[in-house]
Amino acid sequence: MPFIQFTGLSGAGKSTLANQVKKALTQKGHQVEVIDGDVFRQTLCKDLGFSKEDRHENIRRLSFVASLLSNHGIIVIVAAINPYDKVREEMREKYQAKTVWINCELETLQERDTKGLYRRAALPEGHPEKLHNLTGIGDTYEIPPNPDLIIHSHLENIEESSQKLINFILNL
Ligand SMILES: Nc1ncnc2c1ncn2[C@@H]1O[C@H](COP(=O)(O)OS(=O)(=O)O)[C@@H](OP(=O)(O)O)[C@H]1O
Ligand SMILES: Nc1ncnc2c1ncn2[C@@H]1O[C@H](COP(=O)(O)OP(=O)(O)O)[C@@H](O)[C@H]1O
Repeated sequence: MPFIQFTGLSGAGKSTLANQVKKALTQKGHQVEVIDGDVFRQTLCKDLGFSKEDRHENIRRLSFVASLLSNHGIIVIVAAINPYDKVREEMREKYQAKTVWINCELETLQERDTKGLYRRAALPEGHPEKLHNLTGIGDTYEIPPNPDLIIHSHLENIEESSQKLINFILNL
């Protein structure tokens, strides 16, 4: 069954779209599981931070779980930032994961700022709430050079983006 790895910055729409797709495909009789980076960081990956090594380890763990589910007939979406191309490629080779880039321009992300992370990243040096290593601002995000699908969430509404994803998944 398909194993889809999303990649994209915080606020790009990974969780929203993964859950929308899950809802729609479940209604059509498919079994779907969403493995959300933000959620797993509170449980299985609680010990991990945001260094390059920890982000790598995070994706390895999420993908291992995803591969088990996928082998048992479940469509799996790993919805994490997944910022490094080498790691995404590793998952493609190991588990045949398809890569979907949830792209969103930075200006829109800063306007959405649903979790307040972009505001915190923009605070002056020395501020106690300053976030230094936010992906795409103070930390690396490697644009996927050859994704299997690109969603431009700043140009589409949720319905349009979800429909593209559903068509993509059902044609895999
Ligand atoms: N420094 C920094 N950089 C990026 N993200 C941060 C950071 N600190 C906390 N958060 C929150 O952690 C969520 C990202 O976790 P992921 O597991 O998806 O990240 S990664 O794939 O291991 O890079 C991310 O969730 P999403 O907003 O859903 O992407 C953030 O809420
Ligand atoms: N086309 C779109 N696809 C996904 N989310 C969108 C889209 N347009 C606007 N949004 C909004 O962007 C935000 C994305 O947040 P979220 O799904 O939590 O992102 P992420 O999981 O990537 O951090 C939501 O508030 C959602 O309503």
